[in-house]
Amino acid sequence: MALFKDLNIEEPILKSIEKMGFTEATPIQSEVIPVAKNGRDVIGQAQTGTGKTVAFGIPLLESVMPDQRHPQGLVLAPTRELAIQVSEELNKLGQGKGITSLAIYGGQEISKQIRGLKKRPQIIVGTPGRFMDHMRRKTIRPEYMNTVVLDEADEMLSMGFIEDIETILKEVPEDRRTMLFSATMPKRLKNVVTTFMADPVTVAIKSKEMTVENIEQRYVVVHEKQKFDALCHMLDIDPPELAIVFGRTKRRVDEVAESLGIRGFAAEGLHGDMKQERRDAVIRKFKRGAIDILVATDVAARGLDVNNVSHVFNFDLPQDSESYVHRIGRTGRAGKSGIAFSFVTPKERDHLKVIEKNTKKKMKQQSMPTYEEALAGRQDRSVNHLQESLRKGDFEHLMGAARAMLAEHDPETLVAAALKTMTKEPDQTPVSLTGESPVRSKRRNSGGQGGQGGPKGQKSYNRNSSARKRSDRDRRGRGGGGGKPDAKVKSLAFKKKK
Ligand SMILES: Nc1ncnc2c1ncn2[C@@H]1O[C@H](COP(=O)(O)OP(=O)(O)OP(=O)(O)O)[C@@H](O)[C@H]1O
Ligand SMILES: [Mg+2]
Repeated sequence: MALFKDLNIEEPILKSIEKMGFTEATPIQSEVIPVAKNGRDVIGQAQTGTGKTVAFGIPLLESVMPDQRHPQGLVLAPTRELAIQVSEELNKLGQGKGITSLAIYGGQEISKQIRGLKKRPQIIVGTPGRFMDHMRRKTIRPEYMNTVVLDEADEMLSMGFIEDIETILKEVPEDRRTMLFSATMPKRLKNVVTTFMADPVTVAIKSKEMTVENIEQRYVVVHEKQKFDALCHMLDIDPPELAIVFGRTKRRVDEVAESLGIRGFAAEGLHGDMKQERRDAVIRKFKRGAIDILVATDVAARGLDVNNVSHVFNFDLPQDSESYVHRIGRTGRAGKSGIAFSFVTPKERDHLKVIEKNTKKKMKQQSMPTYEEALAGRQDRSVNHLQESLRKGDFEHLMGAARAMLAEHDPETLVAAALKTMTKEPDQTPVSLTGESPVRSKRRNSGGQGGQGGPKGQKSYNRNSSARKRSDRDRRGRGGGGGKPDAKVKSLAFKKKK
């Protein structure tokens, strides 16, 4: 267990780390930081929630000269929310050294970003589409950038982003340092990676399973039409502190969020068709606990770090195993524990097996929750509320009424009646959700870490991930693009350093 103070980190950065309340480095941090000292390219892989942001953030900040007020470092991230979050974390880390970072992402007024750039941040964290926009307008000049980080690297190198990444990297000086980080790094991407990194060092924190140990993983076999009632019952039986419910499509997310609202849960949706201001507002509300359920597409699957997410629900199973790993990784972060439930329709059992095989982790089956269990869950909460009220006191003004009631009824009956009054029965208001068709495994080995590396694997990987995600990305409506996915991967023309 390494302490940050023993890792030979520049003093001002160390001060910021202490201010953030960190003393011990996580394994990926204690391994990457010394390796990165010599300026080599790095591929960093470690499970979700284990501090990869700080692991690349420290070397990145060490390579920035605070008195030179042009952008020297670039972090690219797949979603707007993640760009904002990473930029915030880098601002905290860089405070002691006088380094600022700016998030640049689609959906926010470009004039606002130009104003931000006038303050001369040394680090830019961006989504690829908007970053390219700024490059074209020459509002960001990449010529002094010495470090580029691809956060969620495997996602960034997949079909939806690869062309943009290629375009951006061509503009950044060749003698830059490139760092790639993700919790998943499918072997089949290794070929792609080596085309634009120079002799990278791989730091992979070994673990038996792809998923984090302190996330309990369960699945429930349900028919499509039972999913929503199952979800509501589960929320009653074991109320989450904060929960994320993943749905497959934007329509699905809208419908589930709205239906949860109808049943009295504080839920809101998040997906790529929403206006950016709305997306920002929903995330802010979720982070401060004003809503306790976030219903989202895979736009929230990667990188998002929200404290106290105790439950993740896969309302619809994800298409690939990587997505599963990242989705459930929104809980169980920084050593905390969490629980992930996946809904599996009878036709999807095989797909579940593929996910289990790739993640090397068996999920525990749980029976379909019932109305009675949900009611019992609500009653339990009433008991807790009553006990809480007893602890708090301050009910002297009610003692007279209590005595009068006790004179007429026995205490047991009275408490039971009070609990009944306090317990709202599970809401059964009918809601209507459009059915989703079952997910099927399209490829033979749906992409485990040790998956097949050959061209076939690559081809199918790209096809699947692009079809699923393209619509939810920070892309600027460049239409289908045409061309076969594998052809695109092969046509990469990244320049190798040396
Ligand atoms: N050394 C540390 N000690 C305690 N907490 C830490 C430390 N480093 C990072 N954290 C906290 O752990 C949480 C997870 O970190 P981070 O978001 O960087 O994880 P990650 O590895 O990037 O996960 P993901 O794969 O989901 O993106 C954050 O809240 C972060 O502030
Ligand atoms: Mg991360």
